[in-house]
Amino acid sequence: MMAAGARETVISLSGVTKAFEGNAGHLVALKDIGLDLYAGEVLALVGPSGCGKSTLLNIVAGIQSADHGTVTVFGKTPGKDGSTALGYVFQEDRLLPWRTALRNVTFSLEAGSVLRSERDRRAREALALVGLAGFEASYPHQLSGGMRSRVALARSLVLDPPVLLMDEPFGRLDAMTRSQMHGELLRLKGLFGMSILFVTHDVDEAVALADRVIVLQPRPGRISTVLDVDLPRPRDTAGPEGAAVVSRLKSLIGS
Ligand SMILES: Nc1ncnc2c1ncn2[C@@H]1O[C@H](COP(=O)(O)OP(=O)(O)OP(=O)(O)O)[C@@H](O)[C@H]1O
Repeated sequence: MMAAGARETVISLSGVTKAFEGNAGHLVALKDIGLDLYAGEVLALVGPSGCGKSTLLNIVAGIQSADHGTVTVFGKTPGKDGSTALGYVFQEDRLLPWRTALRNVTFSLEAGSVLRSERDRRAREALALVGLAGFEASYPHQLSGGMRSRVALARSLVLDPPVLLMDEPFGRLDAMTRSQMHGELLRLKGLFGMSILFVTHDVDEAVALADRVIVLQPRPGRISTVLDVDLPRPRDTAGPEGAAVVSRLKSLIGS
């Protein structure tokens, strides 16, 4: 039983190390990573290109395995029996071009035993939640970048995952649409209450969204700093308090 006031740990990593053998030889992508994601928390992973952010997310998702260390999601090993707890939103939206928005979202439910009528109902509901009611029959090429991003989000949310992993999900959007999606994501988090672990290059995005920011340094990828972002929401990263955190974070990353 948890002590009063203790936060439930959703994801836990301890001593995670991962190396690759590439053309450039032996490369330690991650070294001795330890971190916890708590229930309801938004945690950002930032750091220069190649510091192991995507590798870390893939290890949490069970897509890749660590060479050493332990990873648990709700106490289970990801990829074996813990993966159903995770939604994964990739950098590129990975929508199927031959499927409508509705069928892209129902796709997430097709592997399970959910009846088709129920799949359709849940997918319509998820699309409405991300502001795409009326676009169910549209194909990806008929949608803007922001709308495609919303479909990708709906495709994860339809599974009602307690944890969302996001790898630079808004990286390809223009600044205004990205900022809209930040508001949207926080609104959806308010509704679903999921915990979020996301990767970003964008320091403003990390400060706008995260409760804590983990700064990684490259070669070997390791945690250099953990920064609490204790600002009220909605956050204005251009205002004096927000800008101060952004500039502190930039100096920690060395950018
Ligand atoms: N399958 C692989 N084989 C060999 N090397 C790899 C492989 N995957 C990743 N790496 C290397 O591991 C390091 C970390 O890669 P990773 O993609 O996790 O970094 P990242 O921080 O997400 O980078 P970016 O911000 O550019 O997306 C990089 O040096 C990369 O070249």
